[in-house]
Parts: sequence; structure tokens; C-alpha cells
Amino acid sequence: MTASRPLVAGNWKMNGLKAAAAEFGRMVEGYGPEMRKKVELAVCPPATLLYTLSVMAIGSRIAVGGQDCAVAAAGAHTGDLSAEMLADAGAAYVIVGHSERRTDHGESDGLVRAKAQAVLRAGLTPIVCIGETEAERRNNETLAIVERQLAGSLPDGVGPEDLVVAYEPVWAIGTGLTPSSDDIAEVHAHITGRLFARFGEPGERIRILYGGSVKPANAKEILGIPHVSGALVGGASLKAADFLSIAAAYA
Ligand SMILES: O=C(CO)COP(=O)(O)O
Repeated sequence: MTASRPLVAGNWKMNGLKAAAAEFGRMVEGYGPEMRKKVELAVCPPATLLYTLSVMAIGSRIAVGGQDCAVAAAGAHTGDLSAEMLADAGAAYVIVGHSERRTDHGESDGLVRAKAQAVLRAGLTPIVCIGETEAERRNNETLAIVERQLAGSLPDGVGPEDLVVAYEPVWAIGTGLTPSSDDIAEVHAHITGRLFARFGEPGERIRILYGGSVKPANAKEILGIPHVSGALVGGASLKAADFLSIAAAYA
């Protein structure tokens, strides 16, 4: 995958039974040649649907991805899935460090970094999530928090094609609230600067997605903000019409 096209990725979270594959089929149908030229699409379903969707995606160029992975490649880790298993099921991407994992499972920056390394080891691309809580934003700590999360969560020695960063303010996830465009621009510019400091000039080409209540109604504005190179979409990625309409902001 080249880093030149923006990426709109859907995170289905813990949603989707077998019947949801039909919705994915509508996404495959709607992702025509014109849209493909302008934007890359990925869908991260629950792991139970990964293989089914990856088979349906053959020829469509919609990528599929996992929502988390273990650090180890294999072994005695009941209930866990390795990045190698996700790769075997057809994944191209794996989300790591989503705020719901950080909160529900106490994942630290160090663990997220180890998971990102595991994703790279399996030959896949990690989508590393960072973002401040409502209290942190109120205390004007947003830039410091994302800087600390970036420093602790990102793997070393990667090129711009190997890594995606997603800025997801925790308070904007599933709430219908979004930061102002100026606020998003400020954080994304800051992240870009940190990626440059860490990886040099190629770091500026790492795609930085915005996530948190992205909808068809706000996609054009959000995706037009400088240094926003795509979106990580939760609720609105469950319906093909909404997901494609968000991607169409690039049409
Ligand atoms: O958490 C998100 C994507 O990872 C965003 O979720 P919503 O789009 O439902 O706010």
C-alpha cells in the first residue's frame, strides 16, 4: 500500500454477526474505480468475521484488519490472537492502542508499542491510536498527552508506509461531539512535528487519521483539515451507505 492515498478505516468494534457480511458486500460494490484512485478503504470487523470479509474483499481492494493483537506470535495465551493469525485470516492492518483497549484492559503505552512491533513482525501495518480524555483537554494537556502517547506507543525504525497514527479524542468517541476544526488542525500539526522529529523527513508522510464521531455530515470538513490524512470511523462504518459517503468526501 502506498502512503500517498488517504485512508478511511472502519472500526466495527464488538458489532457484527454473520449477517453483517451483507453490509460489507455493499461496501465492496460501492468502492468503484474512481473512488479507489482517491482513497483507500479498510474495514476492521470483529475477528470472527475477518476471514469471511477478507475472502469477499478479494479483487475489491478494500483492506481488512484486526482490532487488537497479542504480543506473542503463538503459544499458551488462551483467548488471545496473534498478529500472525490475523495475517493468516487476510488482515492488512491491525488497530492497536484504541482508547477502549487502554481503558477496558488497562493497556499501557509500552504494551501498545509491543503490540505495534508484533504487527510489523507479521508483515502488517499497525494503526496506532492516541488521544486525550475530556479532563485532559479541559486542563489544556492535550498536546502533552498525545506527545507522551506517541513517544511511548510508536515502534522504532519504521517507514511511512509501515505505520498509521489515529488521533481519537476519547470524549469524541461515540458521543456525537467533535473538536473544532482548529483544534483538530492544531493536534494533527503537532503530531506531524513529532513524527518528523522521530523519523526524519519520511515521518511527515505517515498518515494521521482523525477518529471520533466522524459522520457523512462532517466528513468533508474534517477530512479537509491540514495534516488529516483520513479517518478512523466507528458507528458510521457499520452501514455501507454512511461509510461510502464519508469516503466520498475525497471524490
Ligand atoms: O472509536 C472510534 C473509531 O475507532 C470512533 O468511534 P465513533 O465513530 O463511533 O465515534
